[in-house]
Amino acid sequence: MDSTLLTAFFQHGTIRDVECLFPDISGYPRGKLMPARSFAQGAELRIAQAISMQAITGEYSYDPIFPDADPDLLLVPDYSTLKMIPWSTVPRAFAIHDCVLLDGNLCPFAPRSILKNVLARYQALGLTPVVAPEIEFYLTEANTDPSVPYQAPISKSGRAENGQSAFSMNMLNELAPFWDEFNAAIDAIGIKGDTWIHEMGLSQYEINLVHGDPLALADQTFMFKYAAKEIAIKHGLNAIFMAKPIAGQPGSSMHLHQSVVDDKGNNIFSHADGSDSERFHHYIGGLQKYLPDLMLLFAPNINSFRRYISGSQAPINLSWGVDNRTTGLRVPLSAPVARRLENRIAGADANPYLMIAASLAAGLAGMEERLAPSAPETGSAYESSHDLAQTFLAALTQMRQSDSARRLLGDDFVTGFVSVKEIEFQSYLSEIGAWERRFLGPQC
Ligand SMILES: NC(=O)CC[C@H](N)C(=O)O
Repeated sequence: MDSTLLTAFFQHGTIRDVECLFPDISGYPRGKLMPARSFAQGAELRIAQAISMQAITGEYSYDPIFPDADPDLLLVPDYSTLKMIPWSTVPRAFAIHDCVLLDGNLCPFAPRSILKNVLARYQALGLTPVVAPEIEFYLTEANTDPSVPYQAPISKSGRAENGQSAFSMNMLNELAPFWDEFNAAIDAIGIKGDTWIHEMGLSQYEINLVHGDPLALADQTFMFKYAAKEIAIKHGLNAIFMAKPIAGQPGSSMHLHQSVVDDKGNNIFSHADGSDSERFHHYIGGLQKYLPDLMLLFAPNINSFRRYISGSQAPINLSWGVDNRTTGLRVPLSAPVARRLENRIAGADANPYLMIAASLAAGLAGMEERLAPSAPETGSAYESSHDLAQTFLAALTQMRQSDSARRLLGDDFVTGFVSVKEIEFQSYLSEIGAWERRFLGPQC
């Protein structure tokens, strides 16, 4: 954005300040609040440590990514993301920033850098990936006591939500004041929602985003989660993107539809007659080969692994099939121009930048190495293998030892990411939970 446009933006209304945001390693928004006049003048913005902050509190742990000197990073705005914040009660804007080292290179640990690096590899080959995430989440009653399970909201109508409300319009309408504000907000900040539905769980919802550029879609998903959490609080609700927030209810996923077009805009996954291209099958072969080493980017929390239950619509393996929702990798029925793969592995808790980068990097490696996929699954894939990592620790160990993960996403990044995850795991082990008190306490 040139300075005239920037000045024009800040002449609109009386903008007091700007949230200078970047996604941390978990995909949570961090940043600094800057006076609008400084932002408009392009003032330099520095920050320390925050990329690798763990999503935990407790004892101070020294920064695992920059252990030596805790150096400064620059936050450099991507002006194309600059918008007003609709949910703010004061006139406030936001912009998403890149994290840049003082030597001018993109920070190798920052999620936005990781995705940009993968996209540059496609670009060098004259290829452009196209993605569309589907985001599931729960709305619950506000809950301040972590020992109490989440409850579905009590709506003003008195209609209790019970049983299976998948696709129910009545239940979708139930929390209309939240949806009205939320939908207006996401329209205003350029998040392009396609369809909304009520999902299977009690007060579980799903939105499909309109397909497009992977960085733009990662930015939209990042802001979608931020907006949902902020606006839910205003309505006395919690928006929860955990992969399995409520025992006995379905988990929440972040399926990713993906295709690749060449420099003429043709979808390279399909021949003109509608048959699959060889490259499409190599792409699937790449996901099957490399996703196990990258599993932690699709399932980044201990909780994520509770979602992968046989028969639950969540996958348990990396089989693929046409129009088969029991597989981890589904090929939706489509016209040739829309031939795509739906990667169903990620939970809603995944960092969208890292999950999209990992999926695209694995597919590209498959095309480059001409990898062959398994035979497509025609029946229930729950009857075949159970080869996704079943625990956080298994996925962590596999990623830590993986040369492929380091080759696809960067050595420094993988070392930093697993270090953060190790700290989170130690924090988890340090807490004694309700299960232990319930089952071990009485007799043990
Ligand atoms: N729409 C669906 O296919 C449901 C997905 C399911 N909620 C999951 O966690 O994977």
